[in-house]
Amino acid sequence: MKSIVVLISGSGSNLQAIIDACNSGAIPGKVNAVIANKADAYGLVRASEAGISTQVLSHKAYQDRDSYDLALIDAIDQYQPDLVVLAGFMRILTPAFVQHYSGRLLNIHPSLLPKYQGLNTYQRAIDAKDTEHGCSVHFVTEQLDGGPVILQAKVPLFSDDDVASLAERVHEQEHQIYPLVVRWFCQNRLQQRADQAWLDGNVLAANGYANDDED
Ligand SMILES: Nc1nc2c(c(=O)[nH]1)N[C@@H](CN(C=O)c1ccc(C(=O)N[C@@H](CCC(=O)O)C(=O)O)cc1)CN2
Ligand SMILES: NCC(=O)N[C@@H]1O[C@H](COP(=O)([O-])[O-])[C@@H](O)[C@H]1O
Repeated sequence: MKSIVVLISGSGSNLQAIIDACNSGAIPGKVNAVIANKADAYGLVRASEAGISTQVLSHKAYQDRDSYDLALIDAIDQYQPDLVVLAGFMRILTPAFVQHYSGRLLNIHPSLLPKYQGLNTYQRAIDAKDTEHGCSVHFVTEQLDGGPVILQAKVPLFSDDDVASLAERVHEQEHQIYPLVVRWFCQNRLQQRADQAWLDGNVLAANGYANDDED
């Protein structure tokens, strides 16, 4: 049973999807802690209701990014994680943090990377009059949103979309692919499945993701 720590800053709908997948047995792992940098993150409520330990570590209480990240490492390592999951965690992490969790630090980003790294991806895609958008699960590296992509999901972008309608469509796919990638990691199949997903075209159908064959 792998130990998972999830970092959040907001609603926690991806956290909820991962909790649910752990509770159903789809993920052979357990979320042992949820840590937020914002006290009002609703994901803390989700975690508490699921009986999961929570902690708020505000970046505002630290003079600089380095000292915050060292405190964050101390908080996380109490739980001896096999995997650290960023689920809407809105802080840029230092090289020291990224190196400490190298190979076991994931993020989900609301675009088809490498398009639209950074923030405000929905509005940028709408402004560009793109016809498709999506989300990407990737390893976290020092390069912001530049880490190796593991799995993506694509959705159509309609001319009458606004940020809310596009975000809703992308979130549906996020809640599919993030638990799937976490499952692969916990099954020690991440590289094999990621390679296969890439061979299968990596970017998945707009109406869902390829079936994850049982072992
Ligand atoms: N070193 C890395 N850190 C983080 C990565 C990464 O790939 N490498 N991914 C991000 C997640 N992310 C987009 O997916 C992202 C999060 C936050 C920001 C950002 O500009 N944050 C500002 C504060 C913004 C705010 O508080 O609302 C900041 O940290 O100053 C950009 C992209 C997680 N970290
Ligand atoms: N750049 C990072 C970023 O924008 N991440 C995005 O934050 C949202 C968190 O939602 P949630 O709190 O409901 O899981 C998700 O849509 C995720 O892609």
